[in-house]
Amino acid sequence: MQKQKIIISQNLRESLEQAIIQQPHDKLFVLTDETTYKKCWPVISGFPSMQQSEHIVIGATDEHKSIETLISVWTELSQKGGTRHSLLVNLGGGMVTDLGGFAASTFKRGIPYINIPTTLLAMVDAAVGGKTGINFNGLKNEIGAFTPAASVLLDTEFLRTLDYKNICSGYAEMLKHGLISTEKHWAELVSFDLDDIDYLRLQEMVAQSVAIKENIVAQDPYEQGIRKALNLGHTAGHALESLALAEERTVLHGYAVAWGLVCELYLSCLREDFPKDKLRQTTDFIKRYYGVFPFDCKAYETLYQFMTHDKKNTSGEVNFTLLGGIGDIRINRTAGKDEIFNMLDFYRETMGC
Ligand SMILES: NC(=O)c1ccc[n+]([C@@H]2O[C@H](COP(=O)([O-])OP(=O)(O)OC[C@H]3O[C@@H](n4cnc5c(N)ncnc54)[C@H](O)[C@@H]3O)[C@@H](O)[C@H]2O)c1
Ligand SMILES: O=C(O)C(=O)C[C@@H](O)[C@H](O)[C@H](O)COP(=O)(O)O
Ligand SMILES: [Zn+2]
Repeated sequence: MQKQKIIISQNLRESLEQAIIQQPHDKLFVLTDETTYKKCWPVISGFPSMQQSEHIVIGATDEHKSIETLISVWTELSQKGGTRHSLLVNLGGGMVTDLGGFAASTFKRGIPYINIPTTLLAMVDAAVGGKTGINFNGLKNEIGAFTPAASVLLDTEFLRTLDYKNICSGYAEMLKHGLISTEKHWAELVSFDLDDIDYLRLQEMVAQSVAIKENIVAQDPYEQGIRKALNLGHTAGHALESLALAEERTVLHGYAVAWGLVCELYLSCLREDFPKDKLRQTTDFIKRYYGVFPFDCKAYETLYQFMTHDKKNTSGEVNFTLLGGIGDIRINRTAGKDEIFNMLDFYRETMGC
């Protein structure tokens, strides 16, 4: 996979102009959702390179990360004169960078794209690493491709307009990065006060967090091995997110990941001797800031069925990434239905639902 340039920008105008010059193109498209069109497009609309750009605006939030939206983006690219030499700039959160990245990677068999992530989650995770795609058939990211952005430009100034819930959502992926890296980074993350955010410190932690992801992606861009570490919390988390989507209960991706971490750290204790005190500390943090996603035991079978679609699975076994300790990554751990049901019991008892 071609290496992605990740630029932590001090001057977005300069960084973007530079990134665009490096991608010769005949036509420039900018993809936003309805919210980032209002809140983020004004930040870059005055830049010289943006003056001749064509706009594509899609609906906001994850229910729009769909085949219907993808078709609408392909249609606009085609009708507005897009060619194989066009360039797409994705300006938005993970929904825009995932769908826009996939639209770019498929339009006329692939055009280059640049990501400008505007949510915390997209800055530390979604915009980086080349996983693109859409939700399909009620399943998260069921259709997609590994196609890296030509450049990813990070500017934490965009966080000024982001609401608290979306800050917490992105922070959950940072917590995941802490769990798979070092005890020092994890300890810092679980002692951070999300009720009174120190934005300077958060900015420093964003750089640390994205570096953790970058390092893993560089070793294994196509998720044949160690990249599965980045999926910690997601076997259970995606199942909870799919259940929420099916029941029209709005759940942000990072919240589902946080609850998924509670489940999978429990399995880690049981199977890999992950320390109980660290399970408790992480769970306390998650309970405090993410609350609970309630479900009863009647939902277990549905959640299990969602897990059988996890992209890490082979031969019909549900695949988890577990931990033997902070930073001690154990990939390709499978669990049977009984263990998964016990894990869901643990979640409900611990979270109080
Ligand atoms: N490709 C990957 O590696 C990867 C990694 C993690 C998550 N994801 C995917 O990312 C998606 C979630 O991304 P997300 O959490 O960024 O959600 P999102 O893109 O839906 O954005 C959340 C909300 O914030 C709004 N918003 C965005 N930037 C804003 C800003 N600066 N100010 C005000 N509002 C703003 C959006 O319009 C939206 O309403 C999920 O689909 C998830 O599956 C992908
Ligand atoms: O980059 C990765 O690899 C990840 O797994 C990061 C996850 O946070 C992200 O949610 C990703 O989209 C999940 O991928 P999937 O392959 O499980 O759909
Ligand atoms: Zn994720």
